[in-house]
Amino acid sequence: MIEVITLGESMAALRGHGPMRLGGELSLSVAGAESNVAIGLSRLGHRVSWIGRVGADQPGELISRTLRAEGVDVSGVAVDPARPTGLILFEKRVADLIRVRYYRTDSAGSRLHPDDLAGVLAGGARLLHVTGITPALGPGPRAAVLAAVDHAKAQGWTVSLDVNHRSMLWPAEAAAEVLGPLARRADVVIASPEELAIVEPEGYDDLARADRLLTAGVAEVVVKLGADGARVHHGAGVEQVESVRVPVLDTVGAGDAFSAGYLSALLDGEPTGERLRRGTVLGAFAVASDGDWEGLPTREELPLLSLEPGTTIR
Ligand SMILES: Nc1ncnc2c1ncn2[C@@H]1O[C@H](COP(=O)(O)OP(=O)(O)O)[C@@H](O)[C@H]1O
Ligand SMILES: O=C(O)C(=O)C[C@H](O)[C@H](O)COP(=O)(O)O
Repeated sequence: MIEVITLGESMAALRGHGPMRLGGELSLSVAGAESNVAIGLSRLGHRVSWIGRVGADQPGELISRTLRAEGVDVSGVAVDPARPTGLILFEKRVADLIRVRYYRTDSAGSRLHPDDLAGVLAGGARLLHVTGITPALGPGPRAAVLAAVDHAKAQGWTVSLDVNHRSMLWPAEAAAEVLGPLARRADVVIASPEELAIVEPEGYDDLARADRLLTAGVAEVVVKLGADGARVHHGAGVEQVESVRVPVLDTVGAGDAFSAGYLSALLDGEPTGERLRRGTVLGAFAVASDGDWEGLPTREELPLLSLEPGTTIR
């Protein structure tokens, strides 16, 4: 039985090293916030379904094949013959500074429609995970997210929202109008401090903003703090954990990895402190390896980062 349903757009991902205008080699993979989370959860043994549209092209095949290979249910993936699969370029300008460009306007993924959800939603789940990227893609994806949340709430599933504001897709004011009300319907809201101010502009600091969301009915407000770790605000107070010290190779994907770790521990019935810890462990795996999701751990690999740096296992 599926535990987690998520929906969004995944793209063919091209990664280069150094300034892209100089040419050189690119590596081809897959990226998309929700499919990154789906892969992270699947590697930890959870049954996850990803819903989205891909084009009738080789990048679309790559997305379906990659997710299937990672054990993610793709029965809700639709092939749209009229539109291409979107593309994302990652330019590693210097070691820890990455520039992202999207080529996703009018892509197949941006044509997601509420009707695409019916089959997978009917199968049931425990948790629906959505992000603030999908509503920015167009009216169809926005309606799909709202319909999925309506369904999840009616069924009593847990709803998590990663605010994931992408300023290249929409300005903060436009995002706030849609994501503010959406956040108030979620059980778990995951955000950076800047994103928290988008969904709750009224408070004067993180604590005040989180309190307003808790009063509105959110159970857990999780604030990601990059290399400083993460914090959760809930009815019983505030907890914070440090990040796991690792050499930084590629910071993109840390937030999605964190979400996967946090939600995995939530699904396991672990308390909030352990949810934070598993989130930071996955975030550390993500920053210490190339790619959005390639370096994420299996459940057996979770303790690996507590070994001495430089350890060889033989
Ligand atoms: N340099 C780092 N070293 C170790 N862990 C990190 C580092 N950067 C991020 N993380 C982990 O990943 C989590 C998410 O990263 P963050 O940068 O806050 O999210 P986002 O990628 O969405 O901006 C952090 O809470 C932290 O646990
Ligand atoms: O789908 C999009 O629009 C994306 O931007 C895909 C990104 O590669 C991931 O969402 C990584 O994001 P972080 O985990 O916050 O670093």
